[in-house]
Amino acid sequence: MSPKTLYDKIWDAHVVSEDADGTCLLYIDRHLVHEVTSPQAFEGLRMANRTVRAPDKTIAVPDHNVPTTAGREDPKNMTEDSAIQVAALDKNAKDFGIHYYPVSDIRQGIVHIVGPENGWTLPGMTVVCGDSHTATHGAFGALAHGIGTSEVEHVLATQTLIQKKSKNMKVEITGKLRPGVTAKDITLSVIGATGTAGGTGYVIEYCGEAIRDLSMEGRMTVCNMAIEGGARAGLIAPDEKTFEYVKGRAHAPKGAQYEAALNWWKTLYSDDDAHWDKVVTIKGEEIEPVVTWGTSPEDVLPISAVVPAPEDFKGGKVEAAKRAIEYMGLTPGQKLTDIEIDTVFIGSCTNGRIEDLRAAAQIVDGKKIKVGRAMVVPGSGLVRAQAEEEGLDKIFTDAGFEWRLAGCSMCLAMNPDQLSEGERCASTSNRNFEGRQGYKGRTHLVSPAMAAAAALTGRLTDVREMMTEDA
Ligand SMILES: CC(C)[C@H](C(=O)O)[C@@H](O)C(=O)O
Ligand code: SF4
Repeated sequence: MSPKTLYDKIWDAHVVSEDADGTCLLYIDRHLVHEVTSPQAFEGLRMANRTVRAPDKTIAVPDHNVPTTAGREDPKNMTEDSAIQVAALDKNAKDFGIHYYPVSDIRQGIVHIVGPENGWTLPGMTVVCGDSHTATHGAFGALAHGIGTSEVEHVLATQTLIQKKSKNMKVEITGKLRPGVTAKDITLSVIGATGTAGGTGYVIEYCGEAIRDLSMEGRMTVCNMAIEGGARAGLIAPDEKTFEYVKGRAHAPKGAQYEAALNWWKTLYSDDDAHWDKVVTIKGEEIEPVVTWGTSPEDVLPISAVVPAPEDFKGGKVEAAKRAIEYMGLTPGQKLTDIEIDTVFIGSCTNGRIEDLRAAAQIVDGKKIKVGRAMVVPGSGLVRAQAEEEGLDKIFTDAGFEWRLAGCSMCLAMNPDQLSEGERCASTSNRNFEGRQGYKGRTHLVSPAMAAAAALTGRLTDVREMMTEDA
């Protein structure tokens, strides 16, 4: 047998049929659904008098539109558009008999946090969702990617997807990370090195010692942003940490079924002499805590750097940098640590998991915020409950943070949590596009620890300074 990558193995295990031109029909193991990209798909099923082919493999949860404050069950606390989308999901979930976590359910949260947490996401699976950050689930060694609304309808109706295979790309992070450097810094640094189009046409497998050393939470953070680097999906080979994380979760296999699954999961790695179409290697020791200065996730620099000048770039990027610097209200040459912050947002499917909240709480503990507003939005009701059990909510509220209910929140301006014009935010989310967090809002992407540090000083801050202070 010829050697295969992890991607090749999962792909081959799911091909139902293949056309002469390489177009394949892939079997889909899990279909995750949220309120934004599913209404028309369900409507399509109704019009064609179809049912959902595999309701047991279809899991829905509202996340993008829901407010994160008390009383959110009341549609009057949402815009009309949001209320319509959430009500449609309520009805569709009921009518079509799929798994559903409404806002009143403690398991509700951001779809990419809910899937793994409840054991829906397992190694070797194909996982799709009408959402670009579906790549998150790749952290389990699952082939997971976003699909469009017409594909959502196709998967609902048939439990299959029409796909052409991507190329194989390996991103290796060698060695150990330095203190204060996190999964978020890895994933942003990779995009900084490859650009937002560097992964176009590829499925990325992240590997190397620094990736192995990450927790499952950290691995999800890395894979979450594969899409921002242009890749179709991001993957990490499953190992003992993965199996341990999955074991005992509500919908994970149990007993003899778990053992049987485990035997297969253990075969899910790239063979030594597998073929890679592209390889990128980054030294883990050289990664620094980073921050974005511009309006694309590739506009990333170590926190010790200064705002670049447009002339530092080449080609089309010169104009783009000029515009980004203007939009962000910055001056070339200004130290990144001199940029004053109005708001801090800790949350999203990139960094809204328990470990992220712990990392932020550790920095915040016993101190007070210096920014106008700061909020922590747990990625799910279960993350929130766990954090409360550990007393993290108290650390945050004592410091002046707001402690919210689960949802996408300020990651994108689709719900009441938004930046106002010119407001500058240190955010643990994954996109810093113009207007992403609110009209004319300004976003600096950072890790949870860096976000916490910025909240305490009122400016972008090198978290390592605070760590030495504490030591
Ligand atoms: C609303 C949804 C379709 C969108 C996505 O696909 O990613 C959102 O989750 C985002 O992060 O921009
Ligand atoms: S948290 Fe942000 S990135 Fe994640 S699904 Fe929601 S809007 Fe998209």
